[in-house]
Amino acid sequence: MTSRLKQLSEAGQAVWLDFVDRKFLGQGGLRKLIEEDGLTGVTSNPSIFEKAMGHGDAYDAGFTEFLGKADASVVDTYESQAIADIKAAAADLRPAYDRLRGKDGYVSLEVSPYLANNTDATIEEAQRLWAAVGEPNLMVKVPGTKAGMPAIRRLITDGININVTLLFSLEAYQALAEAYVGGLEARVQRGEPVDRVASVASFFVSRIDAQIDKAIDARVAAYDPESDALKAIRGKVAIANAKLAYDWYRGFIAGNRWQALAAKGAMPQRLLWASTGTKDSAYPDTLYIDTLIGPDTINTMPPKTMDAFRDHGSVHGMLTERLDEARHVLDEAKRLGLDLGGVTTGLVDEGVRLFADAADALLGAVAQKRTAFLGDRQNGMTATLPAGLNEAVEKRLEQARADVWARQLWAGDAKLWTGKDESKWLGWLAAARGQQVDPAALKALGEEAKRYSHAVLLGMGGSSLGPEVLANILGNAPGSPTLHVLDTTDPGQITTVATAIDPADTLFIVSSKSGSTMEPELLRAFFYDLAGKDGACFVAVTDPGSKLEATAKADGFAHVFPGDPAIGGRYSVLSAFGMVPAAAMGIDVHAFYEATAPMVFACGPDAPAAANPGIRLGAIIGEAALAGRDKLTILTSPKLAPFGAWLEQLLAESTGKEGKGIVPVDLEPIGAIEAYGADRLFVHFEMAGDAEDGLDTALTKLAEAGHPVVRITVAKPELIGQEFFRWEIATAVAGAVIGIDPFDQPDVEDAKIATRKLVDAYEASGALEPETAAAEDNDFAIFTADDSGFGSAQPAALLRMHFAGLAPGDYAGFLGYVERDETNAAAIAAMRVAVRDAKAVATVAGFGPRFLHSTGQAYKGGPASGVFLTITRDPDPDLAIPGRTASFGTVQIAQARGDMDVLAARGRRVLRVHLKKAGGRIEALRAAIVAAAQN
Ligand SMILES: O=P(O)(O)OC[C@H]1O[C@](O)(CO)[C@@H](O)[C@@H]1O
Ligand SMILES: O=C[C@H](O)[C@H](O)COP(=O)(O)O
Repeated sequence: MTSRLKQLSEAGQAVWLDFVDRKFLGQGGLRKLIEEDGLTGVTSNPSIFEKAMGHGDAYDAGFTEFLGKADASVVDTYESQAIADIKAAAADLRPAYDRLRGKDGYVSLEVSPYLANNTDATIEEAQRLWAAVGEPNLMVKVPGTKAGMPAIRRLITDGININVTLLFSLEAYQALAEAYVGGLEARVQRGEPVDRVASVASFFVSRIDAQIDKAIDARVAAYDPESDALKAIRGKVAIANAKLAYDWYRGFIAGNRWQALAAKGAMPQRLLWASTGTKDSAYPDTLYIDTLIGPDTINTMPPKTMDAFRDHGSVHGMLTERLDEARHVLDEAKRLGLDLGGVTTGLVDEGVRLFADAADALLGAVAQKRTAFLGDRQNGMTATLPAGLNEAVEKRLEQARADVWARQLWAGDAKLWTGKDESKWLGWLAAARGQQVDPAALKALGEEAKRYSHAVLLGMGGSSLGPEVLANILGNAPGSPTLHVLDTTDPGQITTVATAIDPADTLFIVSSKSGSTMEPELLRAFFYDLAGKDGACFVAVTDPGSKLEATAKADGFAHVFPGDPAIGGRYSVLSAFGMVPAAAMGIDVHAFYEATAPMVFACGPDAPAAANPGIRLGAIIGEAALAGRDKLTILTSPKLAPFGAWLEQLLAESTGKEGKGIVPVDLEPIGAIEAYGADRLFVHFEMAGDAEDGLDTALTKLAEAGHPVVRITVAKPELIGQEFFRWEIATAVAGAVIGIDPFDQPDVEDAKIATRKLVDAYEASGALEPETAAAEDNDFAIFTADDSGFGSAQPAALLRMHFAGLAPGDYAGFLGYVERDETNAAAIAAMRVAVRDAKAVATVAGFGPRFLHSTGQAYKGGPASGVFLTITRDPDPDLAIPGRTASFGTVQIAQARGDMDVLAARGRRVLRVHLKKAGGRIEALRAAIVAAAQN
């Protein structure tokens, strides 16, 4: 007996299969249907591929082969497998296609649903898929949205076969017919053949009934007076709609316009009934086959529906019959107020969304497989969050997925943030793939630098903190110079470096994006003098056209490496600002980018939010901040300790503004559980192989006590680049969560202006403006913001009062304008611990002026919860700056005073302790603070 399905073909209707699956294809399932049932086509869509690939392991071998490539994105990986399936189906269908001379025998592959509302991107994607599959019996599937129509016309003009999907209304179908005919006519005009361009119009059926029936059922349940009339058209509207579309088709192809094209061999754009599996089990399972039979049409069936039809379908009820009844059904629907127009419009948007949801689920599944495949080539991350925060994070991730944050971010869509100029600041995305640097120039620098024993980098903030991480975590290669980083005006620290090097055996790297930052300019002057004004041992890294570029040229610097003005300083480490010093240290920059690539791809535009490590982290830190857990406490295993200083700047300067943001807490020794308030989020970085330091146990206890804990693991130093990138993405995303522009630094300039004013006055008068201590003893002079009020108080009493003001949620800041050496660092750490343990508040510390170009933004512009202690001292010995009246020591004091003025002007609580030359030692201050905190 002939298959019932073959009877459909005999009635002029092609039978296609709405299904693709690797195992099915591999086992010859499609070939069997072609042979036994006369099947002549296959359709796929994102949901079909999600079902095939998103579960189980049938595609693992294919994925694995592809994931072996270092730079495979999630979409590349999925697509490679989809294309393989489509090619296999195309091969199975090829004999039919040849036999029917292109009239049938097609397989469809859908463009990304994410592009459904973007004409140009759809055209580009369809052209790309057409070329990638490279089979004449491919149909690229394009959604029949408003934006899709011009794309379809253009693609038909290009001679690409198109299956137009998501058609629900007669109006959309008519617009499509216009696009198809228009495309063919354009070909005729260009003298190109039209006889091998095929197109089908996928008119969806069951989804319409599902919507209309829902409305009917609701009204019937509410005892609508028209219940009987409503029930009478239940399950009939979609078929009626399809029949009238077919009727219109017949009229259209009989018309002159089409006949002119037909005379040139053009193939009609057949109607394809899609969505023909019944969604309501009350209906016969072959309903949308039995009722929609007619010449020149196609029915694409899910396997279950096809099996059902083969078993008990009936070949009668042609499309051309009972048209009056169809018209009556639609008239009735209208009379009864069933909004078919609204339903069909809504179904287009919903269709796009459902396919995008399916694509997200699929890409998420592939991303997970990819992460598992990469093992420790991709840094790990886990999070233990309290229930409330966890819920908020998952909700945010779902919003980020549905609102396509990953793609918005990569496309530089400012709407993700505040809609200002954020799109101009995303050059760091390309830089992470090595696209900002000139690899040959860096290689040459690496060779050149081998002639030096030392390299000294002079820069601030984003220009120094990344290189410092690279120097401390990766270090210099054998035979390449040791890198020293100077980001200060502290005379002691400058002297320490100046004496550690031999100026004749040192490469100086002057690094400043703006090229006009004061500190690197002063340091350049100092070391240029020290190096005997020999520009040949200097290189500059700066944005094109800067003042530094001009100086470098005038002074005969060996090289000037350009930065990208579309990258802000704190996002610049994977651009020339990090890679020039890296190359100078003998680091293989190419290998470094390769080691970073897995994270760049994992955080890519195609990795859905929940499976995107950068977006997930951004959602966690952003939501934590919104929930009051805005003190992001960085804890590291020993080898990763240097990373914190870079991360501090990124987080603080990016998010700390408009009274909001994240306050990073770095280098605060771990404490007892009682020392931590409900304002903490802990992030632990662990380098594999670092000695067990008890942190893990302590963090587990903190998590058990209800604190959020994020753990990041890094298998080897070379993978630190992945953390740079993960945190850049996370910070940008946290900015979106918090609702600020993560790329500006509105509060930094004020302190610079205040400092400049003080230094200029000094240069004019030979002295800094006098100031009056609020309290004084042998060790300290204490200055309050307005020199007022506490004339009679003792330093100890003032310190006590200062710390007594700390309330839960506040943080204590220690801002040391002293040399950043071990003694001072240890003393300040001890002060922090004393205050933290006594007051249960977070503590931060910064060395001035280094922190001014880093965390300073958040201290001034972020949450108003900081209580600051500025520490200064008279430099001994001081250091002259060539060509200036002011010394480094004077500039440093001016910076401290300028910053304090600005903090005070912003309403921040701030006190300054000046260590007196006679007895003031950091140790004495430590003791005083420990005592003050206890009271
Ligand atoms: O590289 P530049 O322009 O010298 O700036 C250094 C640092 O100073 C800041 O502008 C803050 O003052 C940072 O954003 C930046 O990283
Ligand atoms: O081309 C086929 C369509 O994508 C498919 O038939 C849609 O069917 P559904 O409505 O059952 O998802």
